[in-house]
Amino acid sequence: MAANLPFLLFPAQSHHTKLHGMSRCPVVRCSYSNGRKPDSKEEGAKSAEEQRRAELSARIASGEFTFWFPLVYPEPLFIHLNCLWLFAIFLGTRFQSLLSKLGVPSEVLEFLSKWTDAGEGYPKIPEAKGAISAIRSEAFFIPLYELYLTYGGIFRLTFGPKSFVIVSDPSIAKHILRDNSKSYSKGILAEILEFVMGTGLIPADGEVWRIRRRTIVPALHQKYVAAMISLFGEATNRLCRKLDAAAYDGEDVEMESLFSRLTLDIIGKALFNYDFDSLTYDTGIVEAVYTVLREAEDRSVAPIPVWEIPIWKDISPRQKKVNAALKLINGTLDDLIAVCKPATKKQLVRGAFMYSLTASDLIEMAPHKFVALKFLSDSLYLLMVSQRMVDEEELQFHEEYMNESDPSILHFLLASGDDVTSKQLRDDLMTMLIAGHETTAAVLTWTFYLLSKEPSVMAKLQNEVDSVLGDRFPTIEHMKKLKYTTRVINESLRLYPQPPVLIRRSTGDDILGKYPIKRGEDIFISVWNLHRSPKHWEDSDKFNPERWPLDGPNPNETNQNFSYLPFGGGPRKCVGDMFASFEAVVAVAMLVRRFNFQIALGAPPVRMTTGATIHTTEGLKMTVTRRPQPPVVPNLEMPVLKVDSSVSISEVEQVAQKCEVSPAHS
Ligand code: HEM
Repeated sequence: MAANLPFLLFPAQSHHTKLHGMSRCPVVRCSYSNGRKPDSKEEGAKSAEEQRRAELSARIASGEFTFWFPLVYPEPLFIHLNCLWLFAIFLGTRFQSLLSKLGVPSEVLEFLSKWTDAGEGYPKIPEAKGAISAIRSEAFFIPLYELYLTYGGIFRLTFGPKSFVIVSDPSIAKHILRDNSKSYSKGILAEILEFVMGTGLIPADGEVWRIRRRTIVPALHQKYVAAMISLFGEATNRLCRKLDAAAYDGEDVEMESLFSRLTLDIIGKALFNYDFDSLTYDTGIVEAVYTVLREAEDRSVAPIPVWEIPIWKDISPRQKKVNAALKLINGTLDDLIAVCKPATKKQLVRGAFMYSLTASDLIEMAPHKFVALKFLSDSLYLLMVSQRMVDEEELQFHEEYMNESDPSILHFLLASGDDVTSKQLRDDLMTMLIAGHETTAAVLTWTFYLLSKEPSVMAKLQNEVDSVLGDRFPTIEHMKKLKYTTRVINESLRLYPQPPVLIRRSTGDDILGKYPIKRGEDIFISVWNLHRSPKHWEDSDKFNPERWPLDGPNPNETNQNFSYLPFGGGPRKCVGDMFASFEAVVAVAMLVRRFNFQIALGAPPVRMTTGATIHTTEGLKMTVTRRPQPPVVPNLEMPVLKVDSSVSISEVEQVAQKCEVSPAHS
């Protein structure tokens, strides 16, 4: 998700100044048990959090959420919708059949039937009707957690005429994501993302999704990801140099934005061999990418889709900026696609020749009927031979492909000879650019936040990295050995899942647990709730990488039976899971090997806010200090490394220092 963006559709505080009916709203946060005494600023924030949390719990207990407070719609619309809703319930199905005879569109009838006859004879999904303001003022998934503790693994959240089914139960999540995935689409998510991703893999549904998924998955095959590890190392090394300078100057650094730049540089090279170099420069294209990303996030929480008003997009300065940014990125992607196309022509021609030799072609060529039988057997033989040649060719193709100077996904997609329009290709690249960028940046941000709170985990992590990696660039072999580092990432993904909710819409009637649902239901699977549920996890709020045994399997949705979904599950599971995991392991290992990290003195408290992923409200300001050079530990077990890991980082540094004016090292 993925990746996926957790587009939320709950208006953020800034979007609403005037509310109907309710004056104050509770803000709820989760507490963290980290075994360390927080500084006073943080303590203050924490006790305020606890107070707010208690407030919401008290409001839930008082039954406030069992009343209906339609607060977000402008008065006339709100009255209109209220009336419609009550009317429909009152008159029930007879009213609907009357409406049907009067020619009311089926969409309207379906909407009404959802409210009137859903699940006759079945239990009804527990319902938390409430004020949107209760979940509007902060990262929305946090109050959803409180509601989950009250209402259970499935409940309906109703705001006026709008309702969402919130799922926090692993078996229902498994049903929606895997067992009956065909009955669910991306719904709202696809609508919001259309402007930027078109029919890219995340918003796409149906046939387009099926075809593109089949093409894109092989592009991220193991060999490709292994080759990417040196790219992750090089990019992280650039970040290390930046941090070196800051450490030398005694300047604090804002790590969230640095991680965002690191992952943008990596995904640009990995996807289309383009160097954004955003760690060094703020170029127009980098700014354009951020403009589009922020717009996607803002649209996801906007109460009214103003961007759909025809004239608005031409006169609003903000929309004009977004359109200009989109134009710049699309133009750049089109150019990259055009440049890459001729390079793969040779492979395309070869592929076309091999595949053109089909049985029906050969039979059609049979000159006389009496030779047809013989011709057919010869043809089949030929076909078998040609198929073998195609297989060999494919093998060889992979070898050649990996030796190319451009091992990007774009190159692969073009070289694989898939018949795809440039527009679809652009949508796919844009989708992966966004999916593979902010998610990994957020994982790194929260991992370093968690590490700063748990010095014992940091010490253990640094020990492992010193002994496994020493002064070398990571390779695929190191990935298998950096086990504790991987567990740190696994645990960070549990506490801060990116995205915190997965969005679906039912495309047919279904039964979730014991509750029937109708077609057209908007469903939020709360990964946050699943990952923090006290039912499934001991000390569920505690950052404890030890909960994952080092000799156990890498935790995933299958071996954790859908109570752990860092990369989703089922057919729409993240295609970049291995890529992202290795990227995070490389970055964490290289950074903690070189530096110690602490929350900067006087830094604002680290709070969460919702965007495409979980962001901090005011950044992650840290003080970075250089560690004494760790010893180079020869690891005799280590096989000869394929990627040039014999070159130590300090050797590369020396070359780099000769080539550029770099900061002095302590
Ligand atoms: C740590 C980083 C990442 C996390 C946590 C993550 C998480 C996810 C999740 C949870 C989904 C499932 C969304 C859903 O079911 O609605 C997803 C889908 C997806 N992710 Fe990732 N992702 C990450 C990195 C990446 C990277 C690096 C790429 C590309 C190189 C990528 C490409 C995609 C795509 C294309 C999908 C859509 C798959 C489909 O619908 O068939 N992700 N991701």
